[in-house]
Amino acid sequence: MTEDTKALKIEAARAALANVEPGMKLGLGTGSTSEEFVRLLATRVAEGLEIVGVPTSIRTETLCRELGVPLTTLDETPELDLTVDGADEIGPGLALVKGGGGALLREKIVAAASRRMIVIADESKLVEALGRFPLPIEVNAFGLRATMLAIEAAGRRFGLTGEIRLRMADGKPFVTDGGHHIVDASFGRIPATRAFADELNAIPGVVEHGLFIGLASLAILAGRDGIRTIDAQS
Ligand SMILES: O=C(CO)[C@H](O)[C@H](O)COP(=O)(O)O
Repeated sequence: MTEDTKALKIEAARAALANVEPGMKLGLGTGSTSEEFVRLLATRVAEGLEIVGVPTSIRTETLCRELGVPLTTLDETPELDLTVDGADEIGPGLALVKGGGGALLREKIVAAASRRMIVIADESKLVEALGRFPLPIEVNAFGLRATMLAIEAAGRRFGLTGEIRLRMADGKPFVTDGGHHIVDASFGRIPATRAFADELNAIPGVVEHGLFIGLASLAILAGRDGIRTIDAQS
């Protein structure tokens, strides 16, 4: 990541912080942009802001603990005011691709439990159609090959082809916080996003996928010309 991109992520995170009010219950995303948000939030907490956060990954939880951000769990606090999270792609209607950082399952559960989700990113994440970024799909380890074939067949029914690859880390299949694996599907442009999301959900070995539809209410994008916001309703 260049210094410029990092600076843009910090600007987007700073703009999102303006939406945080005292007493809020927050969902805290995962990834480098979310990390900047957590760092800025921690500074406000140190100054006396009272909030409580639900982290979407062990990585975010660890950072929050290091920085003194008060945490709760979704079991203790099942309804959240606001989730702030990054994305790999932001498409029309604020449909997102997420999961590049491997936290998509918890991210989706937390976003769905929140009244609002603000997605923060540098402007390079904005796309005309989702699919340039390989779609992360979280799968159960049991029957992995069969699930991969079923994903491939689902893609074909939608005219989507391309490599479907098991994500690796240190020479071994990547394991999510939930103990599953991730398959990255390089389908390219995904036109019927909602219908394809439903198709993936119907595959038994698919735990969750990285298409986030109807969850984000606002995008805060930082670019060279400043901050741009996109409302899901617009
Ligand atoms: O979905 C995610 C993690 O599962 C991240 O939000 C996404 O990968 C964006 O990350 P970054 O802010 O580092 O670009």
